[in-house]
Amino acid sequence: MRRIQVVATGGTIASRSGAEGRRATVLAKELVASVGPLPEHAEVGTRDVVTRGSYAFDTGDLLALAREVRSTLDDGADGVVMTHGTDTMEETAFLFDLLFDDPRPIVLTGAQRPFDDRAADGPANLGDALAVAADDAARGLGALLVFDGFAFPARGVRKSETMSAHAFAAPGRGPALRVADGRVVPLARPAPSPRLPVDLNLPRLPRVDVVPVYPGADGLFVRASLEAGAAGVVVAAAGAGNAGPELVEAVAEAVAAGHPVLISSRVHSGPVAPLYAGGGAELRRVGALFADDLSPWQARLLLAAASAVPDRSPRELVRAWLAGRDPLATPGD
Ligand SMILES: NC(=O)C[C@H](N)C(=O)O
Repeated sequence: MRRIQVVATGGTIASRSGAEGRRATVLAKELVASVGPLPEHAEVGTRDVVTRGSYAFDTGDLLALAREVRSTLDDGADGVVMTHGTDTMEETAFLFDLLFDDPRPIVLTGAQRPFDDRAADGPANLGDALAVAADDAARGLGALLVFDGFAFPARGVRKSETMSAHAFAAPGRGPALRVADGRVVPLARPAPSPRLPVDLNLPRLPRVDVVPVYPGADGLFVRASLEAGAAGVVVAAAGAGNAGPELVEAVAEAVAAGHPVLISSRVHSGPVAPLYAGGGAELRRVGALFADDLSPWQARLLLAAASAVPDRSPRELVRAWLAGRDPLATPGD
């Protein structure tokens, strides 16, 4: 028998429609009851943490969710299923992946259609998430996001549809598991990502902002972000990792002042690379790091988590993490 704990946090899966719009009110027990027959070998417990839309979470909320996962695992659960809004689920999943080094499955799921919709997708997603959390094939895969019949590893997963029930994709990587009729089928076994030792009791992660690139984007947002106290900045760069000269100049100033800058892309799929003179090549020359195929949102959490590790250079931690090395094996500075 596997002990699986469902931790409910709100989102559309827990929402009912009303005159003011959708509002999350449904609690964990009712969500689990909606699934119908549960996996035979699973004993399912429930816990309610918050009933919020995930767009309203800050990094302090994400750390509070991480503490729930920690205490659930410490209590001896064999797996955790967190119900969560889809808007920022890719961020929470990725942060859990950075924080936890435990083979037991940590699975996030949700819905695109509310609990009271006649075609609600939440019950099937939650049923699939329970099947995954109770299955040996999910052990050692890090945090997983289960949606519409697939389990995606946290790294690289993105919300790819605003309203369709097929809401997530992992461009260039793909899912690790498929769930068909309650059966879990392994598809791929990605290498685990390195962990970062962040104190889960911090009130929030250090501020890191995402700055977009578009024709005419200048250095205003990079400078404003650092003035607001950001530890570093992620640039949602154009194409394969480019920005115009004024933004590059602001990045150079930021790096010279000791603030790490991570280059990601505003494009949905593919890695970034320092290819173009004056663009990405110049960003690299002035000391920005390139975030492989991490979305700007996941890159932001990588840099924020690295900035929360005491007595270490966040830049070096991020560099080691991106190279697949144990970040703690790098010397501090
Ligand atoms: N489908 C959803 O769950 C979206 C919702 N706005 C949320 O993130 O909470």
